[in-house]
Amino acid sequence: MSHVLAEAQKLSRTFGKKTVLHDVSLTLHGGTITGFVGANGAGKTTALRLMLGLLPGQGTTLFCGRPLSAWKAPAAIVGSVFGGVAGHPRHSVRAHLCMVAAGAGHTDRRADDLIDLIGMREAARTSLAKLSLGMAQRVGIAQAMIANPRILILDEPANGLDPHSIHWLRDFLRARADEGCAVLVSSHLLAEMEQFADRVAVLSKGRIVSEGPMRDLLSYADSRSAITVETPQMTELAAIVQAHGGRLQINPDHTGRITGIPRRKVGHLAADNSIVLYQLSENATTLEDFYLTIAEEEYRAR
Ligand SMILES: Nc1ncnc2c1ncn2[C@@H]1O[C@H](COP(=O)(O)OP(=O)(O)OP(=O)(O)O)[C@@H](O)[C@H]1O
Repeated sequence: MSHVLAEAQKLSRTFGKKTVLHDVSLTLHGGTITGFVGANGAGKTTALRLMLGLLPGQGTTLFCGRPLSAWKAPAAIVGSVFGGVAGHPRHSVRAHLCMVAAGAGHTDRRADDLIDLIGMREAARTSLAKLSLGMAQRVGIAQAMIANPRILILDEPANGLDPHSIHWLRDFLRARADEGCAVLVSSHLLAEMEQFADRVAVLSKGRIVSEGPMRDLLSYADSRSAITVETPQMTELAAIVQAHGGRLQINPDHTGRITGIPRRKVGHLAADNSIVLYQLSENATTLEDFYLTIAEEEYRAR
């Protein structure tokens, strides 16, 4: 795996008497998009704000080996996006980015480069007030990119975006990761993260309940997926499935639910034993399913 660019350790935060984050640790690697997923209120924004020092709390975060405050030019280390863009509503995209560039010691040239980077040359004169959500999101991203940071942190960047904007965002973040950046993207839209992220950390009620490569989580989810069958020979099929290490339960609608055997093997077993199948389907396993399983197990453990 590529090198560690950011490391958050034991982040905790209490609001009043309620602890909303419990010892959250996260590692971000160069060249990798990490999805930070959890339901609304799980604590994602609080964790990201703590990491960036935007909110006080317990725990430490090192960016490229040091606390962010120890870097002379923190904007070259990490760029963050929380929501769209905050600026004067009557300012054009270009005027806004020129101001941001000037504030960071750059010329207008940097603003123009960023406008090209976010593909908004044609909308450069549009005022911030007239931007669509997707466009505002892009300007926010351009702002975070001002000093070409090595780490990008985005809180729910896909929230409310149309499919075209989501596609753009995915390609944009992938290109940054391919350049060696570490990218952290939070989302409650788990199915979406499946398409974005290489790694994923699942946050539930302020605790990391799972962390690892996306493909591991998906294959774990796969191993728990169930197959639905419909056959007039359910008892016979149940015995065959059991003899091959699987399990068949009858659903209330008289279909069967098979676990522990891959779908294709069920098809072959049925054919070999002359069992007529009216239906043989696999429930699509998504990160959503995985998350629900984890959340359910968490709930039962309480
Ligand atoms: N300033 C605050 N004062 C009191 N409680 C807060 C404050 N900020 C957040 N919380 C609480 O902390 C918990 C976590 O909130 P947070 O916004 O971090 O969750 P989230 O996972 O980002 O969810 P969402 O996607 O809805 O923003 C919630 O129960 C929220 O109500």
